[in-house]
Amino acid sequence: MCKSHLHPLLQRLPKCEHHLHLEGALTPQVLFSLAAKNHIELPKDDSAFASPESLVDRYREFKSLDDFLHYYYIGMSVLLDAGDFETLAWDYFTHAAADGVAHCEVFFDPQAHMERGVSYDVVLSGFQKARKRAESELGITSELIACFLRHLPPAHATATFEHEAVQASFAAGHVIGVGLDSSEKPFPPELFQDVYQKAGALGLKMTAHAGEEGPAAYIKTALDTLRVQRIDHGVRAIEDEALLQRIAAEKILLSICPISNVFLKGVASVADLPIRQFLDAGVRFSINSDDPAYFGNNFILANYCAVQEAFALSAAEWVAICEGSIDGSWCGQERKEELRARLRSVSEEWVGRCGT
Ligand SMILES: Nc1ncnc2[nH]cnc12
Ligand SMILES: [Zn+2]
Repeated sequence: MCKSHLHPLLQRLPKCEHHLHLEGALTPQVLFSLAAKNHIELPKDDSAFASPESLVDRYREFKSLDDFLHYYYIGMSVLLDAGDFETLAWDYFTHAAADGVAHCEVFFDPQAHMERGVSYDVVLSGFQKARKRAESELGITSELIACFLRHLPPAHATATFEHEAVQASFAAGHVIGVGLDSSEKPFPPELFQDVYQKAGALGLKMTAHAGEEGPAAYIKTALDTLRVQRIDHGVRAIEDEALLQRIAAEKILLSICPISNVFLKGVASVADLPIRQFLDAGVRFSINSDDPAYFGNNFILANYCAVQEAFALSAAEWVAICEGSIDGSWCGQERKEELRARLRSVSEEWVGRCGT
């Protein structure tokens, strides 16, 4: 909870979350309980794995994206059966509901599971159960985006994309798009041109992490070479004025993750993010939690609050941010209209009560 007088408004805004890795919602508590259930031995040579509490402490000291990813991939090794994936996703959805998420488009990493012998259908069936339950019990609509791991060879991404079960999930509309994540710096987006060209031909939605640790040039090549419609993070667009103008003009949504950027040492504090410059330049962005279980259990509302503490935005600016995140969502027009109506009603009630 933030100290701002806008906190009740931030809580009530109908939020769209566009940057959330389901595997990043695995809390140390759930990690340890699934490890015990599935008889998975956690690393003995790292004292961080002594207890959930020591793991929480270690997560507070990430030095970089790669340092975090080391723990992220060990963490997901405890996920084995469909029930595990359902538990994980349901845990996220309940936090999201408490924070006022109305619609989310969430990532998962098929290669990281298939590589260790967990079938794509097992992963998907768990997530699908949780998504259906989230819609009926919590009123949260959601979409799935399958990410490719950029630290693995591009041909591996293409082979995964062409896997029968993966293709079937696209055809059925169970997975609506593709993304690109994992270690950024030595792996520029253009390495993955082949798989993105195939995804584009199928009419899938396309996004990619770019400009998190990597340079602004990666954002440009993600747009030009991969032809993505959205950029995940993208905060380093601030280093290239022409690119910033283009992102604004083409209404490219940046899915920014303020607390993640601080935990992974992209910036020293949220106040160092270019939020004010993005607003002034008319850049469309949404505010997201990325891997909340690894970043202090800070879900989306904590990210909204952190931005408010750092930038003291006005109520009108928050409504505009939420409008932009609805417009940049990949749900149908009907759902967008519902979300816009909810936003109007929250905003009118706020203005009626508080004046600004
Ligand atoms: N913030 C992040 N950047 C790149 N890959 C990720 N995988 C999970 N979280 C990620
Ligand atoms: Zn991410």
